[in-house]
This record gives sequence, C-alpha cells and structure tokens, in this order.
Amino acid sequence: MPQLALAMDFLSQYAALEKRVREAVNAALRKFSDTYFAGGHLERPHEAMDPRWRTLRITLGYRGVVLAPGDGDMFLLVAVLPHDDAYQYCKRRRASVNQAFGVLEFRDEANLETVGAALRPTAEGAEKRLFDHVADKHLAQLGIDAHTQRIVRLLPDETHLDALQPMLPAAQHNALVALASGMTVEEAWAELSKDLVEEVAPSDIDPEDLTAAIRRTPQRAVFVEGPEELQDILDHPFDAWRTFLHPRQKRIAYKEGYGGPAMVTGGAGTGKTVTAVHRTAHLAARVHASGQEAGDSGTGEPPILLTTFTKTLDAALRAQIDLLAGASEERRLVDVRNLDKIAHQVVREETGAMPALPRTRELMDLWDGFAEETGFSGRFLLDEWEHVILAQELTTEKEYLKARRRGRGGRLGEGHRKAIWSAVLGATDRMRAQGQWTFTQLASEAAAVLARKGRHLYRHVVVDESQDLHPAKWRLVRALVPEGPDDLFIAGDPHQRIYDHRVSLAAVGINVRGRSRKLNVNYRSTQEILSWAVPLLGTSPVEGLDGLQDRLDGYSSPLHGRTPVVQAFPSRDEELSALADRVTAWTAEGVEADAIGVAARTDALAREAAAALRTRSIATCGLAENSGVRVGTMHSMKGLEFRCTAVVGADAEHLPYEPHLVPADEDPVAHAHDVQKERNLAFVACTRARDSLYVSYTGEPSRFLSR
Ligand SMILES: Nc1ncnc2c1ncn2[C@@H]1O[C@H](COP(=O)(O)OP(=O)(O)OP(=O)(O)O)[C@@H](O)[C@H]1O
Repeated sequence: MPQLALAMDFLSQYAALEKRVREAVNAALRKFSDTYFAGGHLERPHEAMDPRWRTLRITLGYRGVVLAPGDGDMFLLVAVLPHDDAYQYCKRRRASVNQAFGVLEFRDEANLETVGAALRPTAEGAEKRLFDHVADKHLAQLGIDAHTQRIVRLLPDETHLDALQPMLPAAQHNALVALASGMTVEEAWAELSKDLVEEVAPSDIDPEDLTAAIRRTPQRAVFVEGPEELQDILDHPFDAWRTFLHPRQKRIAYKEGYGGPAMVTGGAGTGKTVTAVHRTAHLAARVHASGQEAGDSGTGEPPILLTTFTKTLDAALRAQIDLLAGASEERRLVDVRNLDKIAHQVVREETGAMPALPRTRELMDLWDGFAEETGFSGRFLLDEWEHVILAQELTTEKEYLKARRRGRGGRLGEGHRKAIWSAVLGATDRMRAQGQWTFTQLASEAAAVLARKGRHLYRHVVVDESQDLHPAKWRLVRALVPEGPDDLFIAGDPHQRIYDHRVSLAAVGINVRGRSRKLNVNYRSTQEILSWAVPLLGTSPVEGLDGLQDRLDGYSSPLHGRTPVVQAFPSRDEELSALADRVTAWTAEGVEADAIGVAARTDALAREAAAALRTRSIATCGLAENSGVRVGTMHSMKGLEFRCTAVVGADAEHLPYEPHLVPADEDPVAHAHDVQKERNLAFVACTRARDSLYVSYTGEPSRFLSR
C-alpha cells in the first residue's frame, strides 16, 4: 500500500484557503487515499522541472501538487494552489535528497537560473567573491551540490546570499550561511548536524530514496499513518506544531528517558512550550504502555503534572495538551494545573481550613500597620518577607541578620534588620490568626508539608515558563515528585525573566547538569522582528537556571516579513490616536481583532490605550479574552502571541519604569538587575508579534531603543 506524506508548506497554504476549497481538498484526499493505486488520479504536467511532479484535481480552479517517485510507493503532497500557480510550481521547482545530510530539499531552479545569469557579468569583473576561500570539495562535504555551487561561486556578499534564501534548498542555504559567518567546514558540519534526526554516511544516502529523506526531515514533511490521522491534521491546520516537530524539538521531547531532571531552554518563540507539551504526551504514552496508571499520591491524582506559574498560561497549556492528546486514553493521565492551585489544595488538606487570599489593598493595610515603627513601607516589608525570608526559608532572627539580600535594594544595618524581623513576625502572626495567606507563602508551606511527610503527588512533573518561579515554588516542584529518572522536565528562557526570582536550580535540589538542551529556531516571529527586538536585551551577560551563562547564539527565524515600525509623537493623545489608526489599518487588512495585541509598561497606560481605541469604536478586551483587540501590560503578555502587536509608551518615562527601579546610588547591583528586567520585559512584549510589530513613544525615546 503506497504511503501518503504531507509537506508543512501544504498545511500552511491549506490553512489560508477558503472553507469551500478546504472541503474540496478533504474530499479529494479522502478519495485519493482510498484508491491511490499507482497514482491513478494523478496527472503528469506537460512542462515540469522535475519529472516526478504530478497534480491532483481538487476543484475546477485548484490543484494539488504531488511528488510521486517512480516506484509508486509514496506520494508527497507539497501544495494546493490555484490552477495556474500549481503548474507554474511544477515548472520551476525540483526536489532532491541532500547529499551530505540525507534530508529532503526543494529548490526554485528556474529562478536560480535567472539569478545566476544576472550575477554572471558582475561576478566576472569582481576582485573578490563570498566563497573564494572555500574549496569545491569542502562545499560538497556540506551538501552543496554541483548545481548550487555554480551559482554560489558568483555571489559577491552575504546580502546576495540572503536574497537567494527562498530559492535555495534550505539545508544548503544553512550550510552557506554558516560558512559565510566565518565557520570552518568542521564547525559548520557540527552545527548543522545538531539538527539531524540521524547522521548518515554520505555513501549510504540514496539520491532517489525520497521516503528515507522524508523520515530524516520531520520539520518539513511527515507520513500520514491512516485516514483518521489525515483528517485530524486537516482539522487543525493552524497547529502545525502537533505534526511537524523540528528534529531538535523531537529529540528532546521523545528521548526515551532522562536520568534525572532535564531542561529545555531557548529564545522566545523557539517552541519550548511545544516541546514541553510533546514531552508530556510522550511520558503519558509511556505510563499508559507500562500499565501503571495510578498516581503515587493515593488520592487518585493522575501521575503526570503539566504546570506553570499563572492561571492564563495554564489555560493555554491545557488547550495544547488537549489538541495533541485530547482524544487519547493517555490524556487522562495528565493533570494541568498551576502551582498556586496545587499549593492551595495541599495547605487546605493539611490545615483543614480554606486558606484565604486577601486582596492587595487589604494585605497592604495589614502590613502598613506593622511597618509604621520601622521607617519602611508595608510594601517593602512584604517584599522583604517574600523575596528574602521565604525565598531562603529563614526561620530565626539570627539567620536573617546574616542573610544575603540578593536582588534587593539598599544595605540594611543590624538595627534595621531587627526592626524588620519583628514587624514581619507581627504581620505574619496576624495573617495566620486570620487564616490569610499569600501565594508565595502557600507554596512554601505546601513544599514543607509534602517534604516532611515524604508525600509525592506525581510521578513526572513538566514545568513551563520556569524562569520566573519563586524559590518557594521550586521547592514545591521538587517536593511533588520523588527524585529519579524523568522526575522533572523544565522549560524556560532566562532572557525573558521579568520578576525578581533569580534561582539557582542546584540550590533547590534540582540538578540538570548534562541534561540541558537548547532550541534556537524561532517559529513565531519573522527574522525582521527578531533582529529588531534582540538588541533590546542589551549586552550584559545572562545567568541561566543551571548557573551557567546563557547566550542567544544562533537564535534566528526562517520566516520573513515587514520591518518593525517605530514612531515618535509629541503628545500622548497623538500617540494613542495613531495607535487607533494602526489598529484600523490592520483590521482593514483582514487581521481579526483578537489577533491584535497592545502592550504598555503600566496598567494606567494600558487603560488609556484601550480607552483611546474605544473612542474610535474599536472593541477592546483583556489579554485572556477574545472579544476585541486585546490590551494589557507587558507583564501579562508573557507566553501569549498575536499576529500583530503594538507596544505603546516605549519612552524614557516608561522604559525603564523608574518607580520600580532600586536607585543606582542606593545599590548599583540591584539597580542593574532591575534595568535588565525592564529590558527583558520590552523584549517579551515585542516578541509576541508573529507578522507585524509597531512600537510608539511620546517625547524622548526609551534608551533601550538606541542601537
Ligand atoms: N515545530 C513547529 N512547527 C510549527 N510551529 C511551531 C513549531 N514549534 C513551535 N511552533 C510555533 O511557534 C510558536 C512559539 O512556540 P512556543 O510557544 O512553544 O515557543 P516558546 O519557546 O515557549 O515561546 P516563549 O518563550 O516566547 O513563550 C507557536 O505559535 C508554536 O505553535
């Protein structure tokens, strides 16, 4: 029985088709897969660059483009296009198997010929060309075939290489970019082979074996196992991540087992969440296959927890695991809950009372009352308690007097510390008497209860957005599972740290050494958006969760689009009126209102922006809703994504936001950390954009914008 494979490019085009045409595609594919003996329904185009192209009738106006190697064992659907475009596609393109890496590749041969002819006269007169220093045999070693070599030999510089990207086979373009960036052949090989599912000796690569090449290229094409899977993929065309994993994501998510806690890091949009969700599905399948499905808590909890630190994000995780495994038996083995909820439940069971979580105002009144005599504010005392005392589990005044106050401003002498300790005791006693808690305190208590009882609620825990977990939440995570193989799978990006918690995993008993992996292909934003946003992060070294320096080397996107727009205004009114113009223009281009996100540094400015949109009759809503343009603070943009993102107030007044910085003369180290957090925040907001990013400011621009 011949096999049907789908190319990722097909799925993205399919997603953009009208419903009527999509239905016709479904019907044509069903019919085709029922009866595709020797490709009976396929038509051979008259003028094809590659003799293996066939087309499949979808409707009168649309045709599918199918690659059908001679033996009839396999059909790869690469595109569904309007009639004429489908024939043009076959006329221009050729498929091949990369001779160094064995992966499937496509090239726009007709366009390459045209570009080659145009380059020749300039190249002949030029003194130096981009790849003069690389021998033919070295190009061949990296899979650059004779045809591509003829053209790349003519290239004068990297700009021309960039321009060839859409025409060249992707693997060959990547190899050329590596060489052009100054890598040796060996370095380029090492870098590129990281992305292989398997390494094959060039002598074992059969240039005609497309089936083997597809298996080595899961990010571009996959085999469909049967009609149900086909229908499932077609039902979710926007969720390509379910089917087309990048080999690096696949290797990390589907590794049989890790000897202990494992971690995946990577810049914004590199698919850490996607990898964590696939890992969860893999663990669930393993538990299911082992037949040991009961959780370890004795309370009937499922054995696997998929978690993160906020409610909005845990809803997004639940939606993703439902999409990936919703229909399977394994789904019920996974509990998706944020850590606050788990802590609340543990403390409730332990104390037999419902922990109350007072509103901020009520809490501040209580703490202000105890702060009066100390000379500090209630807010300062509460933060000191959560970020120093609870973070380090300090239980005596003596310990607090000696404690390091990492990331906290101002040096405190002994007298101050004694006064603070006594006020904290007073405030926490009062809270206890009233049955009141904070989330951090709940996590700390729940961790202590579970550790004391040696009670583990889960067998595997998968944590997303881990860079912002408070140490108390890390202790809870640690206490939830027994130490051992595959206990923890952690996803996070230290460049997106936007809260105060800089945790060393080793200090909370989690050792990921040798089990930390990195992703660097961004699937969300275009390269134009990334190139603009990465400099927002500045140049200070960033410490990873494993205590080692984390860099964004090789972080890039294969997607291309518009350059971000930055606009200056003399007044806020004009800035927000221009925001409304921009949103109106996006909507007129067909962007749905809830695919537009607007972010501001402060809640007040976000509210002003929303009001300005509403006065122009543009419906708005919060970031977790979808009844209009979604507006919120930069902090709450974490983990979300939008087709179009506007960041307003990128000015000196808001970025960095002075009231949230420890003054430099009080504590320069804490000040520098705070400024870095503000940079990260701007980066998080800007990298939510998939297609378009618009940034505006009033008066003086933020210093983060100067580059
Ligand atoms: N292999 C893939 N194929 C197609 N799309 C993918 C793939 N991996 C990730 N994506 C898409 O890229 C986007 C970013 O993925 P994801 O949210 O997992 O990244 P992240 O690293 O967790 O991002 P952030 O740190 O910014 O929250 C999503 O739209 C996701 O569906």
